[in-house]
Amino acid sequence: MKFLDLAKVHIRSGAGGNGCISFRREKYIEYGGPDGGDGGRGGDVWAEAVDGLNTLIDFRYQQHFFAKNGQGGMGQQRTGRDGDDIVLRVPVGTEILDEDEETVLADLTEVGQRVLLAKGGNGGFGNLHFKTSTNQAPRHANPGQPGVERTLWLRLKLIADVGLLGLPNAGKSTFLAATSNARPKIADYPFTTLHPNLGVVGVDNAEFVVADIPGLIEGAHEGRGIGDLFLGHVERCAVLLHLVDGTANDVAEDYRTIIQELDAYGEGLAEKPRITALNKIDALDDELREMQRAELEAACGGPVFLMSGVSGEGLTEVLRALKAQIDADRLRMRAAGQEDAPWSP
Ligand SMILES: Nc1nc2c(ncn2[C@@H]2O[C@H](COP(=O)(O)OP(=O)(O)OP(=O)(O)O)[C@@H](O)[C@H]2O)c(=O)[nH]1
Ligand SMILES: [Mg+2]
Repeated sequence: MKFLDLAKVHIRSGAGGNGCISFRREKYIEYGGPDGGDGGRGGDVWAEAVDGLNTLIDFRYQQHFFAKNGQGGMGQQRTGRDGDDIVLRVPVGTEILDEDEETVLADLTEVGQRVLLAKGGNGGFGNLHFKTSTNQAPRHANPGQPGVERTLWLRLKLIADVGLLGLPNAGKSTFLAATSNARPKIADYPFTTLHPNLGVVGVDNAEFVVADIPGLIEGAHEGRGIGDLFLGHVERCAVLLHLVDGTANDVAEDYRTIIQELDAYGEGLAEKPRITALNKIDALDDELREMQRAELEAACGGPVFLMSGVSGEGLTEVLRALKAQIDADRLRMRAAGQEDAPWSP
């Protein structure tokens, strides 16, 4: 599933330091020559693709990146210090767009790839540089070059690792909100979610991307409801998480409704690794939990996780199971000699 993550940044490279006008002054030396040093170079602004990031969320919190100016030159032939460079660390797969949001300036597709966004200004020459046979005491130095200021867009195409499935109101968005940085809309009516949401979930020091899509209903593949519009998005996920509302009257029936839709949709979706969880167990007593679990396990022919997006119970176990599937999928891709990276620019 591809998502666009977009961030606007304002960057400015550092100005070069001014050259210095100065003359040597020492005891017993009359007319010491010019000794004004050059200004330091202003810092550059770079972007670099790094491993382990998969959103541009950090750029929501910080949009301004100004590199330091170079220091001015000094007397005694001392050059000013260069301004430090700034590096924007972005996920692999990030494109850099011009202010018009259309022109692609760079596409960072590999870890470690770097691109210069704004070059720092050169430092100005100190008066030492202007000494000639006819002008032994130049009273002039260059100013530093100004920095470059520009507005750019960062655009990332993401592919989700996990796709959420379930009937409307099964608690998909609640799960996403409870486990990730995403803040989807949640409400007790069906089709609250009208477009896919994306969240980055962390467990055991690993991160993966979960996609919350609108709920599926019976006949979705024929165009009923809205969920089927989005099934295409989960085709490329490594694993699906099917949430079944534990407070429903017939969990087996609810389960089968979704599976039938997957079958009808085709595209290998029904064969995709899938984890099934009985949700909303905070609303069930022990006896009911076991009853619903038994019914659901009978329907899906395998183990079922018990969880609650509201109380948080059982969430870690579900996340670990998802992570195991994602890891297995990555290994499988590697073994098949396919592109391991899920990025497709
Ligand atoms: N008791 C309980 N209620 C829950 C739980 N998870 C979700 N709910 C409630 O169920 C309702 C639907 O939750 P959502 O997260 O919006 O469900 P959804 O699957 O995203 O629904 P759609 O976007 O309409 O497909 C809300 O009123 C939630 O508060 C849970 O674990 N326990
Ligand atoms: Mg929802």
